[in-house]
Amino acid sequence: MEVDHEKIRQAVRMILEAVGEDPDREGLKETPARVSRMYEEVFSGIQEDPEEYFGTIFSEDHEELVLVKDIPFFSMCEHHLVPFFGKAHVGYIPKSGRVTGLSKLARAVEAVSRRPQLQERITYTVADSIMKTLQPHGVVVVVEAEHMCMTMRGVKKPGAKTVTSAVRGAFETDPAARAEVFSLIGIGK
Ligand SMILES: Nc1nc2c(ncn2[C@@H]2O[C@H](COP(=O)(O)OP(=O)(O)OP(=O)(O)O)[C@@H](O)[C@H]2O)c(=O)[nH]1
Ligand SMILES: [Zn+2]
Repeated sequence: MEVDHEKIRQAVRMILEAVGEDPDREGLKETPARVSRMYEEVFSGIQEDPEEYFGTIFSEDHEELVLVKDIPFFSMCEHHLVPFFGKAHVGYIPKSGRVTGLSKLARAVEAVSRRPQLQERITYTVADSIMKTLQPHGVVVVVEAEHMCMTMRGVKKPGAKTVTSAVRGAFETDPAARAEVFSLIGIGK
C-alpha cells in the first residue's frame, strides 16, 4: 500500500489549525505536502519484510563471528511520533554455507527502523529475522539510541542513552561467546 498523501496533508493542516497556527501563511503553505513526503520516506519500512534481504546467501565455510557494528539508524517512537536514533550492532555466527551479504544486516536494520517503533522491537525483530532465514549458530543485536521524546519534552533528559540487546543461540548458551561479542561492540565508545 502506498501512503495516502491527501489524507496526510489534510491531517497536518488540521494539526496546524488546532495548535493555533494559520496553515495558509506563506511559510506553512507547503508544509502539509512536505510532511506527507517525509512520512512516506520515514515510514517506508512498513511495506518491507527484513527477512527478504537474507535471500542473498554465499556458500562460504566461515563458522565464526561476523559483526557489523555502528550501523546508524533513525526511527520514529510509536508513542509520540518523534525520532529516536543511534547505532545498531548486528553479529552472527553462520553455519557453514550460510553466509549473507554484510550490507543485508544494515538493510534489515533500516527496514525495521522505518516504521512507528519501539527500540526493543527493532532489536528482537532483526535478531529473529536472521535466526529464521539464515539459521546460524547464534545472533546478537545491540541497539543504543537517544529518544527525542525523552530529550525535547516530558522528562527532558538529553544525552540519556537506551541500550537494548537480543541474544539468540550460541550467544545465549555460551558466556564466552557473548562476552567476546559484547567487548567487540564496546557500547558507548
Ligand atoms: N519501552 C520503550 N518505551 C519507550 C520507547 N520510546 C518511548 N518510550 C516510552 O513510552 C512511554 C510512554 O509513556 P506514557 O505515560 O504513555 O506517555 P507520556 O505521558 O507521554 O510519558 P512521558 O514520556 O513520561 O511524559 C514513555 O515512558 C517513553 O519514554 C521505546 O522504544 N521503548
Ligand atoms: Zn516517545
